[in-house]
Parts: sequence; structure tokens; C-alpha cells
Amino acid sequence: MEEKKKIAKTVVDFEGYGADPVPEEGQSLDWSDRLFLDVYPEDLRKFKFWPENPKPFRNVLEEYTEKIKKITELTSKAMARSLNLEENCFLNQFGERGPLQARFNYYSLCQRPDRVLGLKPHADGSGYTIIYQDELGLQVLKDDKWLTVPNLSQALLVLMGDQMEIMTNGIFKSPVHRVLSNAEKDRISVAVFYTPEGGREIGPEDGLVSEEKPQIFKKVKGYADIHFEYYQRGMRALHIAQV
Ligand SMILES: O=C(O)CCC(=O)C(=O)O
Ligand SMILES: [Fe+2]
Repeated sequence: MEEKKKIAKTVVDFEGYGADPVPEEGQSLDWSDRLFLDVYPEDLRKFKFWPENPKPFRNVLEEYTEKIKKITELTSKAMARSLNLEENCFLNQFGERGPLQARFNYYSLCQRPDRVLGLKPHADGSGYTIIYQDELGLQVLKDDKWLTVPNLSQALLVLMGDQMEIMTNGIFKSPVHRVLSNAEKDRISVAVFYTPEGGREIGPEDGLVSEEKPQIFKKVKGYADIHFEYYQRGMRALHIAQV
């Protein structure tokens, strides 16, 4: 508890330990405890929010960030190749300093899992998000049904965010997802959001637009901020990028 107080965020901070900035009236709160940290680029790290205990935390997170950074390079290239695009095209849109932000979620036991969600339905405003989970609980909405994401040991989940949906002109979908709460098992997840540099304009790749596949998204800038305003109200933002 002492450690949590030291790194507590205020309601206007994004970084630190605690819930999201206070949601708008009428929005439900989530059954989770969380720590949010900017981890890349390195010069944007604010160590005052990094817990000193457990002792190895800082080194482990620095190492994890390095590895996730490599994974974003490999994944972005693989996704480009899978669409017959030049392999660096998404990396160029993200930019050299495309930020990585880590969210550590702890979902403690909940006596009324029938009444409370661990995390309310939302889509991510990132390019994409890389998730580690230690237990089942994450669900993705597909054809109006909630599907539970399997928990494969040693596997990371790559979840598309709204900005990848924009860059692929709607080919890769950013799914609405939520987390259930649980009365028997607690759950930990680490979500790393990979987002294009804030000042950059992103948009559908030219190679994905043609007469048969008209452009469905415009170029946008600062999408993550716009997304957050809508998220606070329990809404999606993707329509603002539609042609
Ligand atoms: O806990 C999870 O598995 C997902 C977390 C998530 O969706 C988020 O932090 O945006
Ligand atoms: Fe999410």
C-alpha cells in the first residue's frame, strides 16, 4: 500500500497508479487496479511513477520494453507483407519514436462477477496492443457474440487498435473487447499500447485503396487523444476518421 501511495496518480494524470481520469457522469467504473507507464521512447520515462518495490521491477520492465519494441518491428513488417505492401510501410507511419505505453492490470476477486466487469467494453485507440495475460477473462466481440480469448502459455496476444484499422483501410479490424471479473481466480495482464507518433498524420496505405476498394478512412492526426475523449464517455471514436 505504501508503494502504491508513492506512485499514485491524480485524476488528471495519465501515468501512475490508479484508475483512469474520472469518467463522465453515468459511466461505470472497472473492477481493476492498474498502473500506467510511458516506457518508450526512453527519454519520456517518468521514473517518479515507477515503483521501487519489488526491486527487480525497473530492470524487468526495461528489458520487457526492449523485447516488445523488437516484436513491434517484426509484427509491423509481417503485417505489411501479409497485405503485399512494402514491409516498412506501417513502421514509417508509426515513426521512429512511436510510443509504447504499458498498462498493468490487476483484477482482484470479485464477489459479484454477474454485476461488475473487470474492464468495460471498448476498442483501443492504439495502432495495436500487445497483451500478456495469466488467466482467462478477456473477451472479444465478434458477430454480436462475446468470444473468450484463449490463454496459451508463453503466448502474447496482438490486438488491433483503431489506428491499424485506419492504416489498413478497414482490412484489419479493431475489435471491441472487455474483461470479465471473477469470484474464484484473480488475474493479471500487461497491455503495451503501440501508437503512431502524436504529431504525425496517419491514413490508409495507398496500396490498399483502389477502384474496387475505395478509401473508407481519411488521414487523421492526434487520433489517440480524440479516442480518449470518446472512451471516457463509453463510446467509440472510429467514425470521426470515416470518409
Ligand atoms: O486485461 C486485458 O487482458 C485487456 C486490457 C485492455 O483491454 C486494456 O488495457 O486496454
Ligand atoms: Fe483494451
